Amino acid sequence: MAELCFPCLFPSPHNSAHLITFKHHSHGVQLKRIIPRSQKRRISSLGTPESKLLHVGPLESSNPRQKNCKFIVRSSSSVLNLDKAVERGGGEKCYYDAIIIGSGIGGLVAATQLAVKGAKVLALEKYVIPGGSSGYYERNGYTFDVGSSVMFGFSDKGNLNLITQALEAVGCEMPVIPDPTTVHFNLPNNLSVRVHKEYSQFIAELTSKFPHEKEGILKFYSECWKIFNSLNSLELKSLEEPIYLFGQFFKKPLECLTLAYYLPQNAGDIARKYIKDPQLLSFIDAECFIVSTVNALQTPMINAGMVLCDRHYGGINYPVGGVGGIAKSLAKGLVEQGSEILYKANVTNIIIDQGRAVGVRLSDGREFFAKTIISNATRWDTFGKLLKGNDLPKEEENFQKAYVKAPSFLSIHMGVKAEVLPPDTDCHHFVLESDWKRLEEPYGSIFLSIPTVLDSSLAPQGRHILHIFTTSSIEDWEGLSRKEYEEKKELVANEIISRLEKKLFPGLLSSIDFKEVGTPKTHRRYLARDKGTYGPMPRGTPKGLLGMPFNTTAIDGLYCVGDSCFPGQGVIAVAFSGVMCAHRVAADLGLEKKSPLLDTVLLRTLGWLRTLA
Ligand SMILES: NC(=O)c1ccc[n+]([C@@H]2O[C@H](COP(=O)([O-])OP(=O)(O)OC[C@H]3O[C@@H](n4cnc5c(N)ncnc54)[C@H](O)[C@@H]3O)[C@@H](O)[C@H]2O)c1
Ligand SMILES: CC(C)=CCC/C(C)=C/C=C/C(C)=C/C=C/C(C)=C/C=C/C=C(C)/C=C/C=C(C)/C=C/C=C(\C)CCC=C(C)C
Repeated sequence: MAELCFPCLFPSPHNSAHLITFKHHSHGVQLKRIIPRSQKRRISSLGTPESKLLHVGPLESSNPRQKNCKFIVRSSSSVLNLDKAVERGGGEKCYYDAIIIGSGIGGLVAATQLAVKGAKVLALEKYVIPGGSSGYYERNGYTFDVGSSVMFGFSDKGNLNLITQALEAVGCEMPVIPDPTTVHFNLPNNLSVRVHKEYSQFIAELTSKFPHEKEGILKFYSECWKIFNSLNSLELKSLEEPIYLFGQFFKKPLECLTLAYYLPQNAGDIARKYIKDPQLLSFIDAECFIVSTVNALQTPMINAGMVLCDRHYGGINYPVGGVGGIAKSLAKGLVEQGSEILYKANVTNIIIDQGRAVGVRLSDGREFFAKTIISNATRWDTFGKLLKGNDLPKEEENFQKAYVKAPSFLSIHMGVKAEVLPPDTDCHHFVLESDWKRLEEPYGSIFLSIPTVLDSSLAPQGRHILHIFTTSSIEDWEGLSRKEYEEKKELVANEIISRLEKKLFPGLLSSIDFKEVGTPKTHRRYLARDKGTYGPMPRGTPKGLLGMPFNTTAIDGLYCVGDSCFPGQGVIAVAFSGVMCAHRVAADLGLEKKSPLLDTVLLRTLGWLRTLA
């Protein structure tokens, strides 16, 4: 038996619509109540099936902790696990330790990490399934990954396998299929480079294309390894929590100093120290572009070090059944830890009381309260939409000066006849046909994922999935009539597919069995990301990662998580942001050690460092 008190969630019904039977909590008798249709929706969308509700009605209690509550819901369901809420609730408007807005990987990792530390968490997701850009959808027997299928941090070794660790924390383990080639680059001047999992094989292939730069290649990638090895030796937690940070400096001084040294640097500058060949430098740009949507001169060296080595250390591993399984497992794990996740829960406002974030309001009017609020919406959406009407804090103004929204993507999800792919086709390809200058231009380069090369269960027999995507801005898709929009989608998609047909797979156009095209508007609609942005990118040349904000915000009780937080775009990156956020929030909730004095000193120092970026 569980129960939950609400200050005024269920006011007395005025207009009848539904007859629902509840069991009266004090008399133990069946009670028939007529409640409006809208309230019925509220009750069922709380996550408790109607049949399991035992009572909804006025509270008749002499318990002083419940004196401000007007209504009570009792449920035999364990899904909501409400007992704790009563204990903490009772009119104090504080039912949860943390509310997470959004269930992308960033939000889910923060939620699950907090739940295992003993916090009572409520995750609110606008869409019908968890995962955001790491979600999935099914059509005609195909299971499509919404976004990327290149999974870093998903191996069984080291400290940087944050996806594996996040799943393990809630008792989940997913079988994976190792990808022998992270990506096959098809570049101008017929430069073809396969990034083999085996580091020596990759270096041999790259040096065979640039024999005169062998030394430069080795030196550049060795610097990447220095960073990776330092990162991999640390226990990863919040860099905004001084007891942990100083502890790491004490335990691993060399590694921490190495990271501090590289923190304000970019990959392109380091590459130029060793490499002179312009084509090889463009190759390094392409290496960086696929993980940062900008060239090497704008890509933080720490991020480059992380991804350019993890692919060889732990390797890229694809989850059996598709990427969507990761979010599903985390959401399941969250509930099993006694926390909750609600879908179709569109947060429209963060409620501020005396300068502190205390709750959220949904588009259907429901309100939820917690000691801390964590937003997995982008910083632009959090401060521009969920906090509209409030002044933009100086820190956010600085962030918006230093970072702009990266463009979105045009995505083509296709099912094709298997024969069209030559034997031994790689799973991931990056295509830029003739002109290096087009690397960062909209529709300039093409990303291609064929996850069925690794997991054939994702498509009907005799078929492959092709997920093709290319950068595109929302401005290109606005102001069109429905018909014009559909025609443009068809036209642009066919041009991209024809380019792939010419470069990689003759006969591709005529082998299509299923095709669906998403534009930046689709990304905006389904991922609730302003302009459908892929994430933040630096406005100019950044000082490495120095300017990237962590998880705390200028508003007390409000934290951000996801790709507009340190260290930026990428599933593994947002997973790290989730780990950091959960640690900082747990310290503020009293679930982890904290020192208020050191907190003030460190947070001020970090704020000051950001202004130098
Ligand atoms: N587009 C791609 O190709 C792709 C694919 C996979 C992963 N990624 C990576 O994932 C990163 C993003 O991960 P993330 O965790 O930061 O975010 P995300 O965008 O994946 O997830 C955010 C979630 O929050 C929900 N949400 C947003 N506003 C909401 C609101 N007001 N109320 C309720 N729910 C709301 C969205 O519906 C979404 O599910 C990107 O940087 C990218 O690198 C991208
Ligand atoms: C605090 C201070 C000031 C100082 C101190 C010092 C220290 C200690 C420091 C430390 C640091 C740290 C720990 C850091 C960390 C970092 C990290 C973890 C990072 C990470 C990163 C990652 C990333 C960036 C990733 C990314 C990825 C991506 C984006 C991906 C993508 C993919 C795709 C798109 C796909 C492609 C496809 C095809 C080709 C098809």
